[in-house]
Amino acid sequence: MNKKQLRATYKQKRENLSSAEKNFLQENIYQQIYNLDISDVKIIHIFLSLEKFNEINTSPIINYFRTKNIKIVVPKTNFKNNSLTHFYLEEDTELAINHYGIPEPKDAIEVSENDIDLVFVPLLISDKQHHRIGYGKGFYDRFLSNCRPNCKKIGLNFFKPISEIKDINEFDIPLDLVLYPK
Ligand SMILES: Nc1nc2c(c(=O)[nH]1)N(C=O)[C@@H](CNc1ccc(C(=O)N[C@@H](CCC(=O)O)C(=O)O)cc1)CN2
Ligand SMILES: Nc1ncnc2c1ncn2[C@@H]1O[C@H](COP(=O)(O)OP(=O)(O)OP(=O)(O)O)[C@@H](O)[C@H]1O
Repeated sequence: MNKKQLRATYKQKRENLSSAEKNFLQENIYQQIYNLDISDVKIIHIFLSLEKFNEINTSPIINYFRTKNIKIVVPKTNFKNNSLTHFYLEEDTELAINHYGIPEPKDAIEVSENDIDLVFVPLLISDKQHHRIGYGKGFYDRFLSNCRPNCKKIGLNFFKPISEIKDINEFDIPLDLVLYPK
């Protein structure tokens, strides 16, 4: 299958998960996150879940990093040029759901990509070389290309990586690690 077919297949597979299945799978992923070595991590970047696409609920992950006194950064989308800007998410930061259904911070302090130590990356499917397929607008390919080389990029997915995504392009940045239920 090419990227487009894989994207459609795994988008559907995810939407078909029951809430019981999803809870079971995401709990396993949370446990793996709680076991990560985060000794060098001061600032993490994470997405706020898009409910209509049945994404993993990232709230428990955010709460976990808060208990570790690690700062949380979340993206804001610009669909005109498919780019992201990044903002601190404090406990009292107000959120607004944008046109695409993504919660975004309203008034918050902007953060440079350079300051981020670890990025949790949303994806639909990855391969064994840690290439990923997202919704197909290149938001994360652009963003990750601006992060520091030593910034850790960790994908989160409900499904096991496939052997190879054949039609990767020059912009696809491989992740350091992909967490999926084991
Ligand atoms: N929670 C979360 N936030 C994220 C991402 C993500 O994957 N998950 N993104 C990761 O990149 C970016 C947003 N990417 C998105 C891309 C497409 C659509 C969307 O609604 N697509 C419609 C078609 C829209 C159109 O083309 O007009 C669809 O697929 O039905 C939503 C978000 C940034 N923020
Ligand atoms: N750094 C970049 N500069 C310019 N164009 C880019 C860049 N990264 C990706 N693109 C373009 O964005 C489009 C989407 O890329 P791709 O098919 O890899 O999406 P994806 O990884 O599934 O999406 P996403 O990152 O939004 O989850 C492609 O047309 C690609 O050429």
